[in-house]
Amino acid sequence: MHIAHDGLQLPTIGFGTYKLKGNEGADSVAAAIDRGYTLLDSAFNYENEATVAEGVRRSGAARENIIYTSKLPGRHQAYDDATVTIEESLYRTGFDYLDLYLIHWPNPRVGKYVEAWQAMIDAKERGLIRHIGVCNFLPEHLEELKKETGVVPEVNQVELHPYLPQVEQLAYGHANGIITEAWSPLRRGDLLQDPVITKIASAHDATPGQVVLAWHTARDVLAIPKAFSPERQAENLASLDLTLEPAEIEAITALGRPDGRINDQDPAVYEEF
Ligand SMILES: NC(=O)C1=CN([C@@H]2O[C@H](COP(=O)(O)OP(=O)(O)OC[C@H]3O[C@@H](n4cnc5c(N)ncnc54)[C@H](OP(=O)(O)O)[C@@H]3O)[C@@H](O)[C@H]2O)C=CC1
Ligand SMILES: O=C(O)C(=O)[C@@H](O)[C@H](O)C(=O)CO
Repeated sequence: MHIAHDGLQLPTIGFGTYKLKGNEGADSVAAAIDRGYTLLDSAFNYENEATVAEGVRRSGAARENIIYTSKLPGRHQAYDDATVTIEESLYRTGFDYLDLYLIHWPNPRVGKYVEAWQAMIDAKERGLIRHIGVCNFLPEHLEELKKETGVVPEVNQVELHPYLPQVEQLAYGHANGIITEAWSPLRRGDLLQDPVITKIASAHDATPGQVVLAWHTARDVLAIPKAFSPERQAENLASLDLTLEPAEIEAITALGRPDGRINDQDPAVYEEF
């Protein structure tokens, strides 16, 4: 479990949904919920907010047991536009409220993330969204939100995996009560052959994916792995049964490299609309 500065409690691990769409996507989301996932990560830009909500309905899970997340795209950060976009996200799901809404990227050169944040604070007041946070915000962007609005995000979702361990960013989150979520926690599968990881997996009779997810959990990071099949969904969830030794955690963290980002998306300069 992860706890934010205001007492928000989120589960240890969540479920990513990027690229899960349509009938198959809804079945995959429903299967994930049946396996035990409760936190679902969607986005306006994934064009699957309705699919993920359909997956919730197909699962038969009680709405109050689900933490449904979506995100505000860069092109809709102006205050009025952000307000309408939050309403649109909500209507796409057919729910009465969304549990968590995040600014998707800061796009600092555009300079509108503070007004987007104010729109989210106000939408929260109206009960449309229950909790608010950001993605890809560097400490300087988070400081700006605090200075301008006095409201600190509950969550910051950033690229984080063994090739990009984000040591300083994670320390900032811990110091400020901001839950750090890891996007692409498995680096989209392309580090699972790394010999450091496969050796640790053999030692524990676990899979490489489980080792990487256990590393996230040990560092108090909320990973949101995406997996289409129920088998992989269960495999990833079972990482919760795996405890790594401190030396193993250190060895995985030491895999970090300056060019570790998947697509060189440095939030200081990268812009996504
Ligand atoms: N805020 C942001 O800017 C961003 C947010 N995100 C969020 O983060 C989520 C997770 O990141 P994502 O980019 O999907 O990448 P992940 O690191 O979660 O990797 C997903 C890939 O790994 C495969 N996979 C899953 N589990 C295993 C396993 N145990 N062994 C081997 N392969 C496995 C999946 O295949 P298969 O599905 O076929 O099983 C898929 O191809 C996204 O779905 C999205 O919700 C992602 C990018 C940016
Ligand atoms: O998946 C997301 O949330 C994104 O922000 C993507 O655009 C991600 O940055 C990506 O897949 C880029 O190739």
